[in-house]
Amino acid sequence: MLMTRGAAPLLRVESIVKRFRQGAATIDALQDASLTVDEGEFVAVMGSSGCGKSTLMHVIAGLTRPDSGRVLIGDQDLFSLSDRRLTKFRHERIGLVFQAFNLIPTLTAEANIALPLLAAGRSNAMEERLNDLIERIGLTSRREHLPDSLSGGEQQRVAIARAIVQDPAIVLADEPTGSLDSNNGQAVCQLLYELSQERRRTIIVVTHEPSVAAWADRVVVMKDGRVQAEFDASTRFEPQELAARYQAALHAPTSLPTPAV
Ligand SMILES: Nc1ncnc2c1ncn2[C@@H]1O[C@H](COP(=O)(O)OP(=O)(O)OP(=O)(O)O)[C@@H](O)[C@H]1O
Repeated sequence: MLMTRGAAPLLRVESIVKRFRQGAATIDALQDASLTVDEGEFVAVMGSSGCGKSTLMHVIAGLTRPDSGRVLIGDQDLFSLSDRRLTKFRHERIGLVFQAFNLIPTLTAEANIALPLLAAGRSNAMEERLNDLIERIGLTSRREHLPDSLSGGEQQRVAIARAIVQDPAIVLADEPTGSLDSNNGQAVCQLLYELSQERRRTIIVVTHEPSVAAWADRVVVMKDGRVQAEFDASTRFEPQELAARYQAALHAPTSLPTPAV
């Protein structure tokens, strides 16, 4: 059952279909996937391997064009934009964080974070924001270090800071804690959580880990390329309780319509 919430939706994913061709075979990665996320909401997307979570994130980010369906961020229909305008929109409004930190090895932590600001020019306000961010992620004493000399957790915090330095409306994080130990993973979750709480940014995190999903307001469960179920998690479940609810949602019969073949 899809939930309706009070706040205005920031993101609307409407009936997305995405097929990939592999030789003679066709893979239905997304089959009528729909999702609505409010401004300031923190959503965790869970589901078995291959159910379409990453493909959905790529579509929401405007990196993969769907075969059909729409993605609206605010009033903007992403795929009605030309490639050039879509890239510009993504840079301005969407922050992306992946499991691989994708930092530039020859640039310091600070320079990596500041990269998205280069196109816009580094104004005084931006300098201030940069300093504030570096302090918030606890890397003030490490700002001049190259990525190689930072721990995995520190590198991921740099990657998150880079994703949010332009203050995007929505942050998409695909397994952001996948390569981190649990302390560093929890620190990354805390950072994303504060962003949703204090700055009303919309956060969508793909994760297999109940201890990560436990930070979310709502858990969305995907199966076979669709949103199978979702449940409210704003009461802050313990990871074990969340895992049990996830399993129950995954195996419950879906109330969503079967897509046309
Ligand atoms: N570029 C591609 N070309 C062909 N098939 C693809 C491509 N990208 C994804 N797929 C297939 O689409 C399906 C969904 O993949 P996706 O990566 O979205 O799943 P996932 O839920 O993120 O999986 P995991 O949890 O293992 O990362 C899978 O069967 C995958 O093999």
